[in-house]
Amino acid sequence: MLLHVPEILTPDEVRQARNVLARAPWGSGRITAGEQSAQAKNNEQLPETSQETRELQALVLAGLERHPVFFSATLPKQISPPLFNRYGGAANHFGNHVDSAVRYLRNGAGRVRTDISCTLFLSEPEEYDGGELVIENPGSQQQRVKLPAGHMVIYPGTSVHRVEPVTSGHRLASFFWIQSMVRSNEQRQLLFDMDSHLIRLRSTIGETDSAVIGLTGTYHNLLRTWLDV
Ligand SMILES: O=C(O)CCC(=O)C(=O)O
Ligand SMILES: [Fe+2]
Repeated sequence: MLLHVPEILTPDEVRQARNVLARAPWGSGRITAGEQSAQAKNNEQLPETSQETRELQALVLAGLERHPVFFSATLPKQISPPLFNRYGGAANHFGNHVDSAVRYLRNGAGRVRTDISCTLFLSEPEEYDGGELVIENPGSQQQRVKLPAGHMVIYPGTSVHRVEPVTSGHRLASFFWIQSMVRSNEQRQLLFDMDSHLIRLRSTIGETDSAVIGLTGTYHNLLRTWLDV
């Protein structure tokens, strides 16, 4: 499932993040790449442990937590600490790759299986040329994604993807991975569709309609069957 999740951050929060990023200590993006993706990766990144990274992580995680669609779409079990990247100038692209299956958290703090990959855009599309996130889907058309600042795209961790060269300006983003309580993309998609339809039914037919109550029960019973908590 590729999904555009709008307005994770408010315009004010985006401004706040941009102020922090403007004074942050950027370094090579290769530090967190696996062997294959290090060959393909040519961008900049904030060190995982800098004060600025921590400040921005709290902002992003709070945005995810309060978002009405994020939980239903991802059913998160674990979220890897958000990281921050920049493309532009000499470090301006990330060639085709698949993200590593596991992210090891710092200081032996555990592991995250990368079921879902996320990019939260922090630059407006008109601030740079190029820089589309291109996601290849076996058997169907590739998708080219470039979203307003504060908006996020989520896509299966299994996808081959790349970031096209940024030919003018700079592209800032946050990126991270989610281990979902529902490992299968297909099952997670079905659950998200069902929950989205149910939300619409509740607002049209009402919370107390017996079929709405019954279907809500079916949704939770399906969750109980497929969930790994
Ligand atoms: O910058 C992006 O949108 C994606 C970054 C990426 O693919 C990665 O860090 O693995
Ligand atoms: Fe990636």
